[in-house]
Amino acid sequence: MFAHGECHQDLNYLVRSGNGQNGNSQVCLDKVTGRFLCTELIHQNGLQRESKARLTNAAVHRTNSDGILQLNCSSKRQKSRGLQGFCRKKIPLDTSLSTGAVPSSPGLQIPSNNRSYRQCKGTGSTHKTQTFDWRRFLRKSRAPNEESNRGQPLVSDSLKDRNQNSTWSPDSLPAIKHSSNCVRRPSPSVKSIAHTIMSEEATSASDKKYQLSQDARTINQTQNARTTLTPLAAVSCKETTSKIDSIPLTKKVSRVIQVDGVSYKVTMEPPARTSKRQSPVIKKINLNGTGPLENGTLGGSTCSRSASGQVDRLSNLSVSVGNTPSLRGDPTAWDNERNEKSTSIDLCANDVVDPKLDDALDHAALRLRGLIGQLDSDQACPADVLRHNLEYAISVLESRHIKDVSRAETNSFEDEMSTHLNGETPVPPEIKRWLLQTFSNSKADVRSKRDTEKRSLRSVVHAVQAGMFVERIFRKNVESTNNLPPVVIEKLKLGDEWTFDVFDLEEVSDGNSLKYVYFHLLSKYDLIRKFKIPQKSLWSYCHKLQQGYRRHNNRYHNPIHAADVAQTLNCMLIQSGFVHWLSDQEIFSMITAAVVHDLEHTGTTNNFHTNTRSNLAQLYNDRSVLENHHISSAFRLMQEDDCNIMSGMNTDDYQECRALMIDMVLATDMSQHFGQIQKMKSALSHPETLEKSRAMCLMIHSADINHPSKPWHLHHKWTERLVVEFFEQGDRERELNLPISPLCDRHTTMVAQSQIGFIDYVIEPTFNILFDMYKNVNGQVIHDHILATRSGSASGSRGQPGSTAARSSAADDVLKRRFSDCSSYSSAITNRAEILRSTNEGRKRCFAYMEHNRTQWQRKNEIEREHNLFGNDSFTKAPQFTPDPLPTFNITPSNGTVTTSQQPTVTSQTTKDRTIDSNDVMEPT
Ligand SMILES: Nc1ncnc2c1ncn2[C@@H]1O[C@@H]2COP(=O)(O)O[C@H]2[C@H]1O
Ligand SMILES: [Zn+2]
Repeated sequence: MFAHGECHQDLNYLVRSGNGQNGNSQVCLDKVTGRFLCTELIHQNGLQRESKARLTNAAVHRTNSDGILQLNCSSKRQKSRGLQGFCRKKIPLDTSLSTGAVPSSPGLQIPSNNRSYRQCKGTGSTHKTQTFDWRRFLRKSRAPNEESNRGQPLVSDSLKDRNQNSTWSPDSLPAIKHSSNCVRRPSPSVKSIAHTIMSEEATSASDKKYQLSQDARTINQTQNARTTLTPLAAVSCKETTSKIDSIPLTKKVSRVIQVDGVSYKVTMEPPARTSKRQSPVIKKINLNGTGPLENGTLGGSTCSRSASGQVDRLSNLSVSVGNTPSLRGDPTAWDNERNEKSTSIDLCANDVVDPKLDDALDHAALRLRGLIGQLDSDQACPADVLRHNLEYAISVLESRHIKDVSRAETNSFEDEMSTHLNGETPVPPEIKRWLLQTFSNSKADVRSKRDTEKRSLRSVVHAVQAGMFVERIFRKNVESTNNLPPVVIEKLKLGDEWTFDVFDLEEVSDGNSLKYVYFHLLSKYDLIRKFKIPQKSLWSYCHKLQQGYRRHNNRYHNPIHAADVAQTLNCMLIQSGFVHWLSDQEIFSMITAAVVHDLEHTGTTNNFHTNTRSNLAQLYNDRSVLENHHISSAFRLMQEDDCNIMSGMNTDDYQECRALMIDMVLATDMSQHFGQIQKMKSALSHPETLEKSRAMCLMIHSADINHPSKPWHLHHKWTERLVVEFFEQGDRERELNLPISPLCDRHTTMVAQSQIGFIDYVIEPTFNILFDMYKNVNGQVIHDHILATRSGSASGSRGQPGSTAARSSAADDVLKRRFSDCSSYSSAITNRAEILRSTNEGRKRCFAYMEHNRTQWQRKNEIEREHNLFGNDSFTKAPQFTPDPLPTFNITPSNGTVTTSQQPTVTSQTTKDRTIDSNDVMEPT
């Protein structure tokens, strides 16, 4: 509706207009409320009645340079707010016409019988739009000699004096005195100007959820202030204030504005900082400009709500101390702003911020505040809205938690470690230095993360569902295994055992333990057939791998270690039940990574490479130098003649396997150890976020440091080999005048003590988290698997449909069917009860050996101290040391409990020795 103006003689009616349709509506200014009203005669049911509507969306604006006034009732919210604000100043209509029409002239008085006014009315009658010519009116109403005073400062002396050095608050602003020759000149006080600005500011501020400080603004009248009145003042005032409004108030700002033709300098200063908890004093501004300013306290929002829920901006306007930037330092004001924001949030809206984004926390907080707001105001909140918002908040908090933990984990864990090492039983300085230097790394994690690898464990369950793993594992490859020497085949029959002796295999196989273990595992999992691995290439590759491992004649990092890691990894796969859900590509990658993980090891540490600035350190920029070299060598080797064991793979499989292998080998860098453990810990608190590759990396890392959890004779042998290698490095460091690395000085190293530290701080935490992961993953995977297979299998089950027993046996049937064609592994774990039992047993066994080894080292430590033995002497010159007998394990079939006892004989129990009741079904956790 566009109401064009016609001045009415009666000042109650500012404009009379037609609405363009029936011409019987009027726009008037209500005397009492000071609001524009639209009155309209309506014909309804044969009766005629007057309808009054408040023109909340009316706005005054000028359309041309002649100052023609029009009343625009179109619904431009911005304008309507401005208008509404000014209308509500309630300046008596019989003395003032300006209230609604010219906001910036609050004191402009136009007597209803004013002759100039009468002369001006209807001047626009020839125009299409009837107008009231304000310019003409104002010119005519000006005193004859006033024109000559234009540009002269008419501010009173006292005001001038005050303005020169001081800033004022609006409540203390005196009225501007006008020169006596200003006949009928309204006397716009600085106070009223301040109110005008502030009301406008406050109105727009509330739109922007932005509170302006009363203290933040003071108004100075400038020296050259002009008192000339022009109707353009409104425009200039509005423009200026809106500019001010958009300026973030971080520092003092000044603007010159024109109000009623008077230039004012508006100075806005951020409030002086108060102590955080102190509630700043605020002023309530009475917008009719007549009442005194009241003190109030910050806490009420800028806009109060009326009973109808409509924002009643002006009835209780508070201008608070603070502004957007300073809100940060003022919790109360900040709360206010948030409260205000939360009232405007649509709790039903589905367009929420992605929980993973940084803004999500704020968004969730606002929604929760919105909910509280609804509760406070006794508004009914539908259950689904409540649920929707609470669930959103949960997801935001969860993803924030994961993010925070993963951000802080490495450093915090290293700090924690450091504190731990300084704790009650202080670790000897050299051991501490070694642990921190070798097993932690403050450098950035160089592992790149591809999205494609971030497959959650759940996706594996889905893959199981899709039948991807059926007929894969334990397929007998008669042709392949026939190629192995019988003595080797015999030894490899114990290849699933934790107590497997790889040194034995090395001996019986003429130094080919690595080759045979690798071949055996590939054929066992039917991967040679599956990935079309050319047999010739495989043998050739294995041969070259062994050569590569022997290049530096290392006592520890040689092919036997690689064979040991691969065989241990196989135990882990079986024992944990992970074979059930890893894909062919993943199993191939794990076994191959284990086999190549220390290829061409130089017998020295990464620190040694960095300190000697070796070629490898240059090549790999000091980052996981050896590990990069191992994996790089492994792939380079495949490019040699007849060595490409991956030539039969399709591109996707090749790329997936390569990526996994790179990740796993790089994860064997011990400087990643603490970070890796901590990441797994946090991942386990949200199993659905656990990446499969992370689980695989932890397994291979654990396998790499497995020997302290193996029987003493194996662990002792490995340790002896390792310290020999360490001491050789120490000798080289001595020659090169380099600081001797921890544990590498044959003259000072306390071997037994170092091993106790290694078990306490590295091995035990690692295996704890490893078994936690097994349990966690198994529980999850098996549970999901049962759910996935329930519908399909339960119907064919003989049990009560839907009963727990029926569902469980149905799920077990599915697992068994998967292995029905496996030949050699009759003892393979084929039901979830066995998996859980096997994991439980594995844990007990591992920790029993660990504990046993610790005790042996403690005993040795005493001997070393007594005889002052250091370095290799611990092995060579120690008086006869008779180790305690190994623990043996009694397995109770009913609940899978493993008890340990010290027996004089060493017993190696195999899974085949166990009596497992396959009907002993445990409910998944
Ligand atoms: N018993 C042990 N004592 C000290 N360090 C060990 C022990 N066992 C393994 N390590 C270290 O752990 C590392 C794991 O990766 P590497 O096999 O490359 O090299 C290994 C050794 O440096
Ligand atoms: Zn290794």
